[in-house]
Amino acid sequence: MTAVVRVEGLVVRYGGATALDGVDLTVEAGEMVALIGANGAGKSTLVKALSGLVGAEAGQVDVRGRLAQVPEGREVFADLSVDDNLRLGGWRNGRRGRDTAGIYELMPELTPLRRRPAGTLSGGQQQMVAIGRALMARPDVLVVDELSLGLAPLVVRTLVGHLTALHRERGLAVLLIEQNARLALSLCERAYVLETGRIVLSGDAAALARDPRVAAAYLGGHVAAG
Ligand SMILES: Nc1ncnc2c1ncn2[C@@H]1O[C@H](COP(=O)(O)OP(=O)(O)OP(=O)(O)O)[C@@H](O)[C@H]1O
Repeated sequence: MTAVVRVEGLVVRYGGATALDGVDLTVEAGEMVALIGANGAGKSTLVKALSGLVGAEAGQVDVRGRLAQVPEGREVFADLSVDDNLRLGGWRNGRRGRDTAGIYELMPELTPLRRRPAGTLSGGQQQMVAIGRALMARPDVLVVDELSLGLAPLVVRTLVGHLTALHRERGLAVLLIEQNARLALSLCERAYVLETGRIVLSGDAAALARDPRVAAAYLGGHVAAG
């Protein structure tokens, strides 16, 4: 298999504080991988390192192909229409973004909203815009930072449906960064558990969901069924 993301021995420090302390992580082409961890574990720092927003003190970050991000908090442009938000995602080297039709095909819920300012949409709709905007860059790997944060379960289910369709039907690799460990482990094939800057557990997501250490720390003490 070909790794689209390969992180080796990554160390990131903010001044004297070590945020990542020797992290190894890979995402193979077409794979769906979860990164779970509590607040402050270093998840956002890893996302920043993947896009080059923070530098590595040691180790390597190797991204093959195109990486696009669905940022935590969605970060849509509130005053711009849904369609303009999408187009911005396809903007490359000063050239206008490509046609947005494929995005509406994938997420038909956005079609009637295309002229609405994105700031007037619900959280779930904004998350769809953020996913669509990232897809406009035609990525090989999509990094989704906190898909479910602050959203109702039914809305999350719709978003998950779109993501899994992309993964299964188009072979898109996904790195899902989630505080909702139950969701992440049920969706992904493999997972990493990050604690205070270190990967403490990794492997098959279903096996991790049955691991008592994961259950105690991330699943409210309940080992996942199945
Ligand atoms: N700009 C910064 N300057 C100093 N310390 C920082 C900075 N950003 C993050 N940190 C620290 O680095 C560590 C990792 O933070 P990070 O935001 O990557 O964690 P996280 O797992 O993404 O948390 P959250 O889920 O709250 O976003 C934390 O101890 C945090 O306080």
